[in-house]
Amino acid sequence: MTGEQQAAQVQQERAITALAPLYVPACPGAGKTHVIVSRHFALPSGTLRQGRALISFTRTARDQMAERCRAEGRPDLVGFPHFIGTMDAFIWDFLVCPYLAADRAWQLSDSWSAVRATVELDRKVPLDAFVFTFDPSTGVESIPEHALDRSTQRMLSGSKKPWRHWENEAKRVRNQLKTQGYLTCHESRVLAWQHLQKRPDDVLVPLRSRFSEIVVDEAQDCSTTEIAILDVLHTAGLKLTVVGDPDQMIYGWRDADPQALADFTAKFDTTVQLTGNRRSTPTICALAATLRTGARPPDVSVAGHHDNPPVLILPTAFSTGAKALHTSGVPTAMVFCEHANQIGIPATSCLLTARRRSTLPIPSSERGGNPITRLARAHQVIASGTADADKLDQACRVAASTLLAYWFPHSAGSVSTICKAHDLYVGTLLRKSYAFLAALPHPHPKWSSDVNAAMKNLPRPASAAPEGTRGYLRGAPSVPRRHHPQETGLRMDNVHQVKGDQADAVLLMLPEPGTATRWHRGDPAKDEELRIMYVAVTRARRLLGLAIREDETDQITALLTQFKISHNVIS
Ligand SMILES: Nc1ncnc2c1ncn2[C@@H]1O[C@H](COP(=O)(O)OP(=O)(O)OP(=O)(O)O)[C@@H](O)[C@H]1O
Repeated sequence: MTGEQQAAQVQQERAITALAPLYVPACPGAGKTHVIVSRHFALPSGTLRQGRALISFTRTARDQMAERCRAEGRPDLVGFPHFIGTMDAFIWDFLVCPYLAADRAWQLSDSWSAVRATVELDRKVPLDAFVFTFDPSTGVESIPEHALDRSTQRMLSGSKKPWRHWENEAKRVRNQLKTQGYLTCHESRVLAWQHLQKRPDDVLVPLRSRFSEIVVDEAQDCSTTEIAILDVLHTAGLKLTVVGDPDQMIYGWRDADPQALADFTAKFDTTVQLTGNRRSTPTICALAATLRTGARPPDVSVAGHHDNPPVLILPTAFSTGAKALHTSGVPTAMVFCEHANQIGIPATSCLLTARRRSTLPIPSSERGGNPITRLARAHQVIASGTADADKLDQACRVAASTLLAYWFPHSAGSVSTICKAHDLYVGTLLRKSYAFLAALPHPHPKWSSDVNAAMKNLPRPASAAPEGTRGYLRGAPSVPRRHHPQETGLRMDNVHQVKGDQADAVLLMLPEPGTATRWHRGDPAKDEELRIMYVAVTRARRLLGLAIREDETDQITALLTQFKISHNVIS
Protein backbone atom coordinates (compact mmCIF):
# COMPACT_ATOMS: atom_id res chain seq x y z
CA MET A 1 0.00 0.00 0.00
CA THR A 2 1.39 3.45 -0.94
CA GLY A 3 1.62 6.29 1.58
CA GLU A 4 -1.23 8.05 -0.23
CA GLN A 5 -3.42 4.98 -0.01
CA GLN A 6 -2.65 4.68 3.70
CA ALA A 7 -3.56 8.34 4.25
CA ALA A 8 -6.86 7.83 2.41
CA GLN A 9 -7.59 4.82 4.59
CA VAL A 10 -6.91 6.81 7.76
CA GLN A 11 -9.29 9.55 6.57
CA GLN A 12 -11.98 6.97 5.85
CA GLU A 13 -11.54 5.36 9.28
CA ARG A 14 -11.95 8.74 10.95
CA ALA A 15 -15.09 9.48 8.95
CA ILE A 16 -16.48 6.08 9.96
CA THR A 17 -15.77 6.43 13.68
CA ALA A 18 -16.01 10.19 14.46
CA LEU A 19 -18.98 11.15 16.59
CA ALA A 20 -21.88 13.10 15.11
CA PRO A 21 -22.61 15.99 14.55
CA LEU A 22 -20.16 15.49 11.74
CA TYR A 23 -19.57 16.98 8.30
CA VAL A 24 -17.75 14.83 5.72
CA PRO A 25 -16.90 16.82 2.59
CA ALA A 26 -15.54 14.31 0.09
CA CYS A 27 -14.07 14.29 -3.40
CA PRO A 28 -15.51 12.11 -6.18
CA GLY A 29 -14.81 8.41 -5.69
CA ALA A 30 -13.87 8.92 -2.04
CA GLY A 31 -16.00 5.96 -0.96
CA LYS A 32 -18.87 7.85 0.63
CA THR A 33 -21.16 4.84 0.44
CA HIS A 34 -18.51 2.70 2.15
CA VAL A 35 -18.19 5.30 4.93
CA ILE A 36 -21.94 5.56 5.47
CA VAL A 37 -22.60 1.83 5.47
CA SER A 38 -19.57 1.12 7.71
CA ARG A 39 -20.83 3.77 10.13
CA HIS A 40 -24.14 1.98 10.15
CA PHE A 41 -22.50 -1.33 11.10
CA ALA A 42 -21.29 0.19 14.35
CA LEU A 43 -24.41 0.24 16.47
CA PRO A 44 -25.08 3.63 18.04
CA SER A 45 -25.73 3.70 21.75
CA GLY A 46 -27.55 5.59 24.40
CA THR A 47 -30.99 6.25 22.93
CA LEU A 48 -34.26 4.39 23.14
CA ARG A 49 -34.49 2.43 19.94
CA GLN A 50 -31.01 2.93 18.55
CA GLY A 51 -32.22 3.45 15.03
CA ARG A 52 -30.25 5.18 12.33
CA ALA A 53 -31.66 6.99 9.34
CA LEU A 54 -29.62 6.81 6.12
CA ILE A 55 -30.98 9.40 3.72
CA SER A 56 -29.99 9.68 0.08
CA PHE A 57 -31.39 11.51 -2.92
CA THR A 58 -31.91 8.72 -5.41
CA ARG A 59 -33.63 5.37 -5.24
CA THR A 60 -30.46 3.83 -6.73
CA ALA A 61 -28.33 5.14 -3.83
CA ARG A 62 -30.96 3.94 -1.35
CA ASP A 63 -30.98 0.46 -2.90
CA GLN A 64 -27.16 0.33 -2.95
CA MET A 65 -26.98 1.06 0.77
CA ALA A 66 -29.62 -1.54 1.63
CA GLU A 67 -27.95 -4.08 -0.65
CA ARG A 68 -24.56 -3.46 0.97
CA CYS A 69 -26.07 -4.19 4.42
CA ARG A 70 -27.61 -7.42 3.17
CA ALA A 71 -24.40 -8.44 1.33
CA GLU A 72 -22.42 -8.00 4.57
CA GLY A 73 -24.84 -10.34 6.35
CA ARG A 74 -26.67 -7.57 8.20
CA PRO A 75 -30.23 -7.52 6.80
CA ASP A 76 -31.36 -6.44 10.29
CA LEU A 77 -29.82 -3.01 9.58
CA VAL A 78 -32.26 -2.35 6.75
CA GLY A 79 -35.60 -2.46 8.61
CA PHE A 80 -37.13 -0.95 11.75
CA PRO A 81 -35.95 0.88 13.83
CA HIS A 82 -33.61 2.01 11.04
CA PHE A 83 -34.65 3.90 7.95
CA ILE A 84 -32.92 3.69 4.58
CA GLY A 85 -34.63 5.88 2.02
CA THR A 86 -34.75 9.03 -0.01
CA MET A 87 -34.96 12.54 1.40
CA ASP A 88 -38.50 12.85 0.00
CA ALA A 89 -39.55 9.62 1.75
CA PHE A 90 -37.97 10.69 5.05
CA ILE A 91 -39.72 14.06 4.97
CA TRP A 92 -43.04 12.51 4.06
CA ASP A 93 -42.90 9.58 6.52
CA PHE A 94 -41.61 11.43 9.57
CA LEU A 95 -42.35 15.13 9.19
CA VAL A 96 -45.52 15.35 7.14
CA CYS A 97 -47.78 12.32 6.87
CA PRO A 98 -48.39 11.67 10.59
CA TYR A 99 -49.58 15.29 11.04
CA LEU A 100 -51.98 15.61 8.12
CA ALA A 101 -55.73 15.83 8.67
CA ALA A 102 -57.28 12.38 8.61
CA ASP A 103 -60.37 13.57 6.70
CA ARG A 104 -59.09 12.71 3.20
CA ALA A 105 -56.84 10.21 1.47
CA TRP A 106 -53.54 12.01 0.82
CA GLN A 107 -51.51 11.18 -2.25
CA LEU A 108 -47.91 12.19 -2.80
CA SER A 109 -46.68 12.37 -6.42
CA ASP A 110 -43.29 13.17 -7.91
CA SER A 111 -44.83 15.89 -10.04
CA TRP A 112 -48.16 17.37 -11.08
CA SER A 113 -47.89 15.55 -14.39
CA ALA A 114 -49.10 12.47 -12.46
CA VAL A 115 -52.57 14.05 -12.20
CA ARG A 116 -52.32 15.84 -15.57
CA ALA A 117 -53.34 19.15 -14.05
CA THR A 118 -53.37 22.20 -16.30
CA VAL A 119 -53.51 25.96 -15.82
CA GLU A 120 -55.80 27.71 -18.26
CA LEU A 121 -56.18 31.41 -19.10
CA ASP A 122 -55.99 32.35 -22.78
CA ARG A 123 -54.02 29.11 -23.36
CA LYS A 124 -53.51 25.83 -21.54
CA VAL A 125 -50.23 25.07 -19.75
CA PRO A 126 -49.41 21.93 -17.70
CA LEU A 127 -49.25 22.77 -13.98
CA ASP A 128 -45.89 21.02 -13.65
CA ALA A 129 -44.33 23.61 -16.00
CA PHE A 130 -44.62 26.11 -13.11
CA VAL A 131 -41.70 25.77 -10.70
CA PHE A 132 -42.87 26.49 -7.16
CA THR A 133 -40.16 27.69 -4.80
CA PHE A 134 -40.23 28.35 -1.08
CA ASP A 135 -38.07 30.69 0.97
CA PRO A 136 -37.85 29.25 4.50
CA SER A 137 -36.42 32.52 5.85
CA THR A 138 -39.63 34.41 4.97
CA GLY A 139 -42.11 31.56 4.63
CA VAL A 140 -43.07 32.94 1.19
CA GLU A 141 -43.82 30.73 -1.78
CA SER A 142 -43.37 32.00 -5.32
CA ILE A 143 -43.15 30.84 -8.94
CA PRO A 144 -40.17 32.54 -10.61
CA GLU A 145 -40.87 33.36 -14.25
CA HIS A 146 -37.23 32.81 -15.21
CA ALA A 147 -37.43 29.17 -14.06
CA LEU A 148 -39.93 28.27 -16.80
CA ASP A 149 -38.55 25.97 -19.46
CA ARG A 150 -38.04 27.38 -22.93
CA SER A 151 -41.15 25.90 -24.55
CA THR A 152 -43.39 27.26 -21.75
CA GLN A 153 -41.69 30.65 -22.01
CA ARG A 154 -42.45 30.64 -25.75
CA MET A 155 -46.05 29.63 -25.13
CA LEU A 156 -46.59 32.34 -22.51
CA SER A 157 -44.84 35.04 -24.52
CA GLY A 158 -47.86 35.00 -26.85
CA SER A 159 -50.34 35.28 -23.97
CA LYS A 160 -52.24 38.54 -23.44
CA LYS A 161 -52.35 37.87 -19.70
CA PRO A 162 -49.57 39.30 -17.50
CA TRP A 163 -47.28 36.90 -15.64
CA ARG A 164 -48.85 37.64 -12.23
CA HIS A 165 -52.20 36.33 -13.52
CA TRP A 166 -50.53 33.09 -14.57
CA GLU A 167 -48.76 32.83 -11.23
CA ASN A 168 -52.02 33.37 -9.31
CA GLU A 169 -53.91 30.90 -11.47
CA ALA A 170 -51.18 28.25 -11.08
CA LYS A 171 -51.34 28.71 -7.29
CA ARG A 172 -55.16 28.50 -7.34
CA VAL A 173 -55.13 25.23 -9.33
CA ARG A 174 -52.43 23.80 -7.07
CA ASN A 175 -54.30 24.84 -3.90
CA GLN A 176 -57.45 23.20 -5.17
CA LEU A 177 -55.57 19.94 -5.77
CA LYS A 178 -54.04 20.23 -2.31
CA THR A 179 -57.53 20.58 -0.82
CA GLN A 180 -58.44 17.37 -2.62
CA GLY A 181 -55.48 15.62 -0.97
CA TYR A 182 -52.90 15.76 -3.78
CA LEU A 183 -49.37 16.89 -2.98
CA THR A 184 -45.99 16.86 -4.67
CA CYS A 185 -42.64 16.70 -2.90
CA HIS A 186 -42.49 20.51 -2.96
CA GLU A 187 -45.70 20.84 -0.90
CA SER A 188 -44.44 18.03 1.33
CA ARG A 189 -41.22 19.97 2.09
CA VAL A 190 -43.15 23.16 2.81
CA LEU A 191 -45.54 21.28 5.13
CA ALA A 192 -42.57 19.68 6.91
CA TRP A 193 -41.10 23.10 7.49
CA GLN A 194 -44.44 24.43 8.76
CA HIS A 195 -44.97 21.43 11.09
CA LEU A 196 -41.52 22.00 12.58
CA GLN A 197 -42.35 25.66 13.16
CA LYS A 198 -45.85 25.20 14.56
CA ARG A 199 -45.63 21.95 16.52
CA PRO A 200 -41.95 21.18 17.04
CA ASP A 201 -42.43 18.86 20.01
CA ASP A 202 -44.97 16.64 18.25
CA VAL A 203 -42.54 16.18 15.38
CA LEU A 204 -39.22 16.04 17.19
CA VAL A 205 -40.03 13.70 20.09
CA PRO A 206 -40.76 10.63 17.92
CA LEU A 207 -37.64 11.33 15.85
CA ARG A 208 -35.48 11.63 18.96
CA SER A 209 -36.81 8.41 20.41
CA ARG A 210 -36.25 6.42 17.22
CA PHE A 211 -33.04 7.76 15.69
CA SER A 212 -29.75 8.18 17.45
CA GLU A 213 -28.24 9.42 14.20
CA ILE A 214 -29.45 10.81 10.88
CA VAL A 215 -26.96 10.45 8.02
CA VAL A 216 -27.51 12.54 4.90
CA ASP A 217 -25.68 11.43 1.76
CA GLU A 218 -25.16 13.69 -1.31
CA ALA A 219 -25.93 16.68 0.92
CA GLN A 220 -24.95 19.07 -1.88
CA ASP A 221 -28.28 18.19 -3.52
CA CYS A 222 -30.31 19.54 -0.58
CA SER A 223 -32.62 22.41 -1.47
CA THR A 224 -32.60 25.46 0.79
CA THR A 225 -35.82 24.20 2.41
CA GLU A 226 -34.25 20.81 3.11
CA ILE A 227 -31.19 22.51 4.62
CA ALA A 228 -33.51 24.62 6.78
CA ILE A 229 -35.32 21.44 7.92
CA LEU A 230 -32.00 19.72 8.75
CA ASP A 231 -30.91 22.86 10.58
CA VAL A 232 -33.96 22.63 12.84
CA LEU A 233 -33.19 18.97 13.57
CA HIS A 234 -29.52 19.81 14.31
CA THR A 235 -30.48 22.73 16.59
CA ALA A 236 -32.95 20.45 18.41
CA GLY A 237 -30.07 18.14 19.29
CA LEU A 238 -30.58 15.32 16.80
CA LYS A 239 -27.20 13.92 15.78
CA LEU A 240 -26.56 14.57 12.11
CA THR A 241 -23.79 13.26 9.85
CA VAL A 242 -23.75 15.18 6.60
CA VAL A 243 -21.76 13.73 3.71
CA GLY A 244 -21.36 15.44 0.35
CA ASP A 245 -19.27 16.93 -2.40
CA PRO A 246 -20.16 20.61 -2.98
CA ASP A 247 -18.40 20.51 -6.38
CA GLN A 248 -21.02 18.02 -7.57
CA MET A 249 -23.94 20.38 -6.93
CA ILE A 250 -26.05 20.05 -10.08
CA TYR A 251 -29.55 20.69 -8.79
CA GLY A 252 -29.66 24.50 -8.92
CA TRP A 253 -33.09 24.29 -10.55
CA ARG A 254 -34.51 22.65 -7.45
CA ASP A 255 -33.06 25.37 -5.29
CA ALA A 256 -29.84 23.75 -4.11
CA ASP A 257 -27.49 26.49 -2.94
CA PRO A 258 -23.78 25.91 -2.11
CA GLN A 259 -23.76 28.87 0.28
CA ALA A 260 -26.70 27.51 2.30
CA LEU A 261 -24.87 24.18 2.66
CA ALA A 262 -21.61 25.92 3.61
CA ASP A 263 -23.36 28.07 6.26
CA PHE A 264 -25.14 25.04 7.69
CA THR A 265 -22.13 22.71 7.85
CA ALA A 266 -20.00 25.48 9.41
CA LYS A 267 -22.08 24.86 12.56
CA PHE A 268 -20.71 21.32 12.94
CA ASP A 269 -17.91 20.83 15.46
CA THR A 270 -16.18 18.03 13.56
CA THR A 271 -15.24 17.94 9.89
CA VAL A 272 -13.43 15.03 8.29
CA GLN A 273 -12.41 15.65 4.71
CA LEU A 274 -11.92 12.77 2.25
CA THR A 275 -9.43 13.62 -0.50
CA GLY A 276 -8.35 10.22 -1.87
CA ASN A 277 -10.08 9.22 -5.09
CA ARG A 278 -10.48 5.44 -5.14
CA ARG A 279 -12.13 5.41 -8.53
CA SER A 280 -10.19 7.32 -11.17
CA THR A 281 -6.72 7.44 -12.69
CA PRO A 282 -4.42 10.45 -12.05
CA THR A 283 -5.19 11.78 -15.58
CA ILE A 284 -8.93 11.77 -14.92
CA CYS A 285 -8.41 13.41 -11.49
CA ALA A 286 -6.25 16.09 -13.19
CA LEU A 287 -8.86 16.82 -15.84
CA ALA A 288 -11.65 16.95 -13.23
CA ALA A 289 -9.69 19.52 -11.21
CA THR A 290 -9.91 21.96 -14.15
CA LEU A 291 -13.70 21.90 -13.86
CA ARG A 292 -14.09 22.96 -10.25
CA THR A 293 -13.77 26.10 -8.19
CA GLY A 294 -10.77 27.50 -6.44
CA ALA A 295 -7.96 26.21 -8.67
CA ARG A 296 -7.37 23.42 -6.16
CA PRO A 297 -4.82 20.73 -7.00
CA PRO A 298 -6.17 17.44 -8.40
CA ASP A 299 -7.43 14.83 -5.95
CA VAL A 300 -4.97 12.09 -5.17
CA SER A 301 -5.73 8.96 -7.15
CA VAL A 302 -5.56 6.01 -4.77
CA ALA A 303 -7.39 3.63 -7.10
CA GLY A 304 -4.21 1.67 -7.85
CA HIS A 305 -4.96 1.19 -11.57
CA HIS A 306 -2.12 -0.47 -13.46
CA ASP A 307 -2.37 2.04 -16.33
CA ASN A 308 -3.16 5.72 -16.84
CA PRO A 309 -4.48 6.16 -20.39
CA PRO A 310 -4.64 9.62 -21.96
CA VAL A 311 -7.98 11.38 -22.39
CA LEU A 312 -9.42 10.66 -25.85
CA ILE A 313 -10.61 13.68 -27.82
CA LEU A 314 -13.11 12.67 -30.49
CA PRO A 315 -13.99 15.46 -32.95
CA THR A 316 -17.64 14.91 -33.78
CA ALA A 317 -20.33 16.26 -36.08
CA PHE A 318 -23.50 16.52 -33.99
CA SER A 319 -26.78 16.68 -35.83
CA THR A 320 -30.45 16.34 -34.94
CA GLY A 321 -31.84 12.93 -34.03
CA ALA A 322 -29.00 12.25 -31.59
CA LYS A 323 -26.62 11.53 -34.45
CA ALA A 324 -23.03 12.03 -33.40
CA LEU A 325 -20.63 11.05 -36.15
CA HIS A 326 -16.91 10.98 -35.68
CA THR A 327 -14.78 12.55 -38.46
CA SER A 328 -14.28 9.00 -39.80
CA GLY A 329 -18.04 8.81 -40.50
CA VAL A 330 -18.63 6.11 -37.84
CA PRO A 331 -20.76 6.90 -34.73
CA THR A 332 -18.44 8.45 -32.16
CA ALA A 333 -19.66 6.04 -29.49
CA MET A 334 -18.52 3.10 -31.63
CA VAL A 335 -15.07 4.66 -32.16
CA PHE A 336 -14.76 5.19 -28.41
CA CYS A 337 -15.80 1.60 -27.65
CA GLU A 338 -13.15 0.31 -30.06
CA HIS A 339 -10.45 2.29 -28.26
CA ALA A 340 -11.74 1.11 -24.89
CA ASN A 341 -11.67 -2.45 -26.17
CA GLN A 342 -8.02 -2.08 -27.15
CA ILE A 343 -7.13 -1.57 -23.49
CA GLY A 344 -9.34 -4.44 -22.37
CA ILE A 345 -12.55 -2.57 -21.53
CA PRO A 346 -15.58 -4.24 -23.15
CA ALA A 347 -18.47 -2.10 -24.41
CA THR A 348 -20.62 -3.33 -21.53
CA SER A 349 -18.24 -1.54 -19.15
CA CYS A 350 -18.50 1.72 -21.08
CA LEU A 351 -20.88 4.54 -20.27
CA LEU A 352 -22.09 7.15 -22.71
CA THR A 353 -23.42 10.31 -21.10
CA ALA A 354 -24.47 13.86 -21.93
CA ARG A 355 -26.19 16.74 -20.22
CA ARG A 356 -29.38 16.10 -22.20
CA ARG A 357 -30.83 12.66 -22.78
CA SER A 358 -31.92 13.81 -26.24
CA THR A 359 -28.25 13.95 -27.28
CA LEU A 360 -27.94 10.20 -26.67
CA PRO A 361 -28.95 7.55 -29.21
CA ILE A 362 -31.63 6.11 -26.93
CA PRO A 363 -34.89 5.05 -28.64
CA SER A 364 -37.55 7.68 -27.88
CA SER A 365 -39.83 5.06 -26.40
CA GLU A 366 -38.06 2.09 -24.89
CA ARG A 367 -41.37 0.62 -23.88
CA GLY A 368 -43.23 1.04 -27.18
CA GLY A 369 -43.16 -1.26 -30.18
CA ASN A 370 -44.84 -4.56 -31.01
CA PRO A 371 -44.56 -7.59 -28.67
CA ILE A 372 -41.52 -9.07 -30.45
CA THR A 373 -39.68 -5.72 -30.33
CA ARG A 374 -40.52 -5.26 -26.65
CA LEU A 375 -39.15 -8.72 -25.93
CA ALA A 376 -36.01 -7.97 -27.97
CA ARG A 377 -35.43 -4.82 -25.90
CA ALA A 378 -36.00 -6.81 -22.71
CA HIS A 379 -33.39 -9.29 -23.93
CA GLN A 380 -30.94 -6.44 -24.49
CA VAL A 381 -31.45 -5.22 -20.95
CA ILE A 382 -30.57 -8.66 -19.55
CA ALA A 383 -27.67 -9.12 -21.98
CA SER A 384 -26.14 -5.74 -21.11
CA GLY A 385 -25.22 -7.09 -17.69
CA THR A 386 -25.27 -3.55 -16.33
CA ALA A 387 -28.97 -2.72 -15.99
CA ASP A 388 -30.22 -1.61 -12.60
CA ALA A 389 -32.80 -3.51 -10.56
CA ASP A 390 -35.78 -1.53 -11.90
CA LYS A 391 -34.83 -2.13 -15.53
CA LEU A 392 -34.23 -5.83 -14.88
CA ASP A 393 -37.61 -6.11 -13.21
CA GLN A 394 -39.33 -4.40 -16.16
CA ALA A 395 -37.52 -6.67 -18.63
CA CYS A 396 -38.53 -9.80 -16.71
CA ARG A 397 -42.14 -8.60 -16.64
CA VAL A 398 -42.16 -8.19 -20.43
CA ALA A 399 -40.91 -11.79 -20.77
CA ALA A 400 -43.37 -12.98 -18.10
CA SER A 401 -46.36 -11.54 -19.96
CA THR A 402 -45.13 -13.21 -23.18
CA LEU A 403 -45.00 -16.57 -21.38
CA LEU A 404 -48.36 -16.07 -19.68
CA ALA A 405 -50.02 -15.21 -23.03
CA TYR A 406 -48.77 -18.55 -24.38
CA TRP A 407 -49.54 -20.65 -21.30
CA PHE A 408 -52.95 -19.11 -20.55
CA PRO A 409 -54.38 -17.93 -23.91
CA HIS A 410 -57.76 -17.06 -22.36
CA SER A 411 -56.46 -14.94 -19.49
CA ALA A 412 -56.07 -11.18 -19.74
CA GLY A 413 -54.61 -8.55 -17.41
CA SER A 414 -51.34 -7.73 -15.74
CA VAL A 415 -48.70 -10.29 -14.76
CA SER A 416 -49.88 -10.10 -11.12
CA THR A 417 -53.56 -10.55 -12.06
CA ILE A 418 -52.90 -13.63 -14.22
CA CYS A 419 -50.56 -15.12 -11.62
CA LYS A 420 -53.21 -14.67 -8.96
CA ALA A 421 -55.89 -16.26 -11.15
CA HIS A 422 -53.71 -19.34 -11.74
CA ASP A 423 -52.13 -19.57 -8.31
CA LEU A 424 -48.60 -18.76 -9.49
CA TYR A 425 -45.99 -17.01 -7.41
CA VAL A 426 -44.88 -13.81 -9.24
CA GLY A 427 -41.30 -14.02 -7.92
CA THR A 428 -40.82 -17.56 -9.26
CA LEU A 429 -42.27 -16.57 -12.62
CA LEU A 430 -39.95 -13.55 -12.87
CA ARG A 431 -36.92 -15.72 -12.13
CA LYS A 432 -38.04 -18.18 -14.80
CA SER A 433 -38.57 -15.28 -17.20
CA TYR A 434 -35.02 -14.06 -16.56
CA ALA A 435 -33.61 -17.49 -17.40
CA PHE A 436 -35.84 -17.65 -20.51
CA LEU A 437 -34.59 -14.25 -21.74
CA ALA A 438 -30.96 -14.93 -20.92
CA ALA A 439 -31.00 -18.19 -22.92
CA LEU A 440 -32.36 -16.52 -26.09
CA PRO A 441 -29.93 -15.72 -28.91
CA HIS A 442 -29.19 -12.13 -29.95
CA PRO A 443 -32.25 -10.71 -31.81
CA HIS A 444 -32.22 -11.12 -35.59
CA PRO A 445 -34.94 -10.78 -38.29
CA LYS A 446 -36.20 -14.38 -37.79
CA TRP A 447 -35.86 -14.24 -34.02
CA SER A 448 -39.56 -15.07 -33.43
CA SER A 449 -38.98 -18.73 -34.39
CA ASP A 450 -36.22 -19.02 -31.75
CA VAL A 451 -38.46 -17.35 -29.18
CA ASN A 452 -41.45 -19.58 -29.97
CA ALA A 453 -39.32 -22.76 -29.85
CA ALA A 454 -37.86 -21.68 -26.50
CA MET A 455 -41.36 -20.99 -25.13
CA LYS A 456 -42.56 -24.42 -26.27
CA ASN A 457 -39.63 -26.21 -24.66
CA LEU A 458 -39.66 -24.28 -21.40
CA PRO A 459 -41.04 -26.31 -18.46
CA ARG A 460 -44.47 -24.85 -17.77
CA PRO A 461 -46.64 -24.62 -14.64
CA ALA A 462 -49.05 -27.52 -14.02
CA SER A 463 -52.08 -25.27 -14.57
CA ALA A 464 -50.85 -24.01 -17.98
CA ALA A 465 -53.04 -24.88 -20.95
CA PRO A 466 -51.39 -23.69 -24.18
CA GLU A 467 -53.41 -24.09 -27.38
CA GLY A 468 -51.12 -24.84 -30.30
CA THR A 469 -49.50 -21.70 -31.59
CA ARG A 470 -51.77 -19.23 -29.77
CA GLY A 471 -49.59 -16.68 -27.98
CA TYR A 472 -46.67 -17.26 -30.35
CA LEU A 473 -44.81 -14.10 -31.35
CA ARG A 474 -44.72 -13.06 -34.99
CA GLY A 475 -42.86 -10.61 -37.18
CA ALA A 476 -39.35 -9.25 -36.95
CA PRO A 477 -38.10 -7.26 -33.97
CA SER A 478 -36.89 -3.79 -34.82
CA VAL A 479 -33.50 -4.37 -33.28
CA PRO A 480 -30.98 -1.55 -33.37
CA ARG A 481 -29.23 -1.11 -36.68
CA ARG A 482 -25.79 -2.65 -37.21
CA HIS A 483 -23.10 -0.38 -35.91
CA HIS A 484 -25.65 1.40 -33.74
CA PRO A 485 -24.15 2.18 -30.32
CA GLN A 486 -27.11 0.53 -28.59
CA GLU A 487 -26.22 -2.79 -30.15
CA THR A 488 -22.95 -2.95 -28.27
CA GLY A 489 -24.54 -3.15 -24.81
CA LEU A 490 -23.06 0.27 -24.05
CA ARG A 491 -24.86 1.90 -21.15
CA MET A 492 -26.22 5.39 -21.72
CA ASP A 493 -28.03 7.99 -19.72
CA ASN A 494 -27.92 11.68 -18.96
CA VAL A 495 -25.54 13.04 -16.32
CA HIS A 496 -28.21 13.55 -13.66
CA GLN A 497 -29.11 9.87 -13.95
CA VAL A 498 -25.55 8.54 -13.75
CA LYS A 499 -24.60 10.68 -10.77
CA GLY A 500 -23.22 8.43 -8.01
CA ASP A 501 -22.48 5.72 -10.58
CA GLN A 502 -19.19 4.75 -12.23
CA ALA A 503 -17.85 2.88 -15.29
CA ASP A 504 -14.44 1.74 -16.52
CA ALA A 505 -14.72 4.01 -19.54
CA VAL A 506 -16.91 7.10 -19.91
CA LEU A 507 -17.62 9.06 -23.07
CA LEU A 508 -19.06 12.52 -22.48
CA MET A 509 -20.89 14.12 -25.41
CA LEU A 510 -20.37 17.89 -25.57
CA PRO A 511 -22.48 19.12 -28.50
CA GLU A 512 -23.14 22.61 -27.08
CA PRO A 513 -21.33 25.36 -29.04
CA GLY A 514 -18.97 27.40 -26.87
CA THR A 515 -18.04 24.50 -24.57
CA ALA A 516 -14.31 25.24 -24.95
CA THR A 517 -14.72 28.93 -24.07
CA ARG A 518 -16.95 28.11 -21.15
CA TRP A 519 -14.45 25.56 -19.83
CA HIS A 520 -11.57 28.03 -20.29
CA ARG A 521 -13.16 31.16 -18.86
CA GLY A 522 -16.20 30.02 -16.83
CA ASP A 523 -16.48 29.82 -13.06
CA PRO A 524 -17.79 26.45 -11.83
CA ALA A 525 -19.13 28.19 -8.70
CA LYS A 526 -21.59 30.08 -10.89
CA ASP A 527 -21.89 27.85 -13.93
CA GLU A 528 -23.84 24.64 -13.38
CA GLU A 529 -22.94 23.40 -16.88
CA LEU A 530 -19.32 23.10 -15.76
CA ARG A 531 -20.36 21.24 -12.62
CA ILE A 532 -22.41 18.87 -14.77
CA MET A 533 -19.26 18.19 -16.83
CA TYR A 534 -17.38 17.64 -13.55
CA VAL A 535 -19.89 15.03 -12.39
CA ALA A 536 -19.75 13.32 -15.79
CA VAL A 537 -15.97 13.02 -16.08
CA THR A 538 -15.58 11.84 -12.48
CA ARG A 539 -17.71 8.75 -13.25
CA ALA A 540 -14.77 7.31 -15.23
CA ARG A 541 -12.44 4.79 -13.65
CA ARG A 542 -9.77 4.24 -16.34
CA LEU A 543 -10.64 5.87 -19.64
CA LEU A 544 -12.31 9.17 -20.41
CA GLY A 545 -13.42 10.31 -23.86
CA LEU A 546 -14.75 13.72 -24.84
CA ALA A 547 -16.84 13.97 -28.00
CA ILE A 548 -16.49 17.61 -29.00
CA ARG A 549 -17.51 19.77 -31.95
CA GLU A 550 -14.95 19.65 -34.72
CA ASP A 551 -14.55 23.44 -34.69
CA GLU A 552 -13.62 23.37 -30.97
CA THR A 553 -10.94 20.69 -31.20
CA ASP A 554 -8.00 23.11 -31.29
CA GLN A 555 -9.28 25.14 -28.35
CA ILE A 556 -9.87 22.07 -26.20
CA THR A 557 -6.54 20.45 -27.00
CA ALA A 558 -4.81 23.78 -26.23
CA LEU A 559 -6.59 23.84 -22.88
CA LEU A 560 -5.54 20.29 -22.01
CA THR A 561 -1.97 21.02 -23.08
CA GLN A 562 -1.95 24.12 -20.88
CA PHE A 563 -3.05 22.03 -17.89
CA LYS A 564 -0.53 19.30 -18.82
CA ILE A 565 -3.24 16.66 -19.15
CA SER A 566 -2.17 13.86 -21.42
CA HIS A 567 -4.58 13.41 -24.33
CA ASN A 568 -4.92 11.88 -27.78
CA VAL A 569 -6.93 13.43 -30.55
CA ILE A 570 -8.58 10.60 -32.50
CA SER A 571 -9.05 11.95 -35.99
N1 LIG B 1 -12.20 1.26 1.72
C1 LIG B 1 -12.28 0.96 0.44
N2 LIG B 1 -11.47 0.02 -0.07
C2 LIG B 1 -11.51 -0.29 -1.37
N3 LIG B 1 -12.33 0.27 -2.27
C3 LIG B 1 -13.15 1.22 -1.83
C4 LIG B 1 -13.18 1.63 -0.45
N4 LIG B 1 -14.08 2.61 -0.33
C5 LIG B 1 -14.60 2.78 -1.55
N5 LIG B 1 -14.06 1.95 -2.45
C6 LIG B 1 -14.36 1.87 -3.90
O1 LIG B 1 -14.13 3.15 -4.45
C7 LIG B 1 -15.04 3.40 -5.52
C8 LIG B 1 -15.73 4.74 -5.28
O2 LIG B 1 -16.57 4.63 -4.15
P1 LIG B 1 -18.01 5.33 -4.10
O3 LIG B 1 -18.77 5.01 -5.33
O4 LIG B 1 -18.62 5.04 -2.78
O5 LIG B 1 -17.56 6.83 -4.17
P2 LIG B 1 -18.36 8.15 -3.82
O6 LIG B 1 -17.62 8.84 -2.75
O7 LIG B 1 -19.80 7.87 -3.57
O8 LIG B 1 -18.17 8.94 -5.18
P3 LIG B 1 -19.11 9.94 -6.00
O9 LIG B 1 -19.56 11.02 -5.08
O10 LIG B 1 -18.17 10.46 -7.04
O11 LIG B 1 -20.21 9.14 -6.61
C9 LIG B 1 -16.00 2.23 -5.55
O12 LIG B 1 -15.57 1.33 -6.56
C10 LIG B 1 -15.83 1.61 -4.18
O13 LIG B 1 -16.10 0.22 -4.20
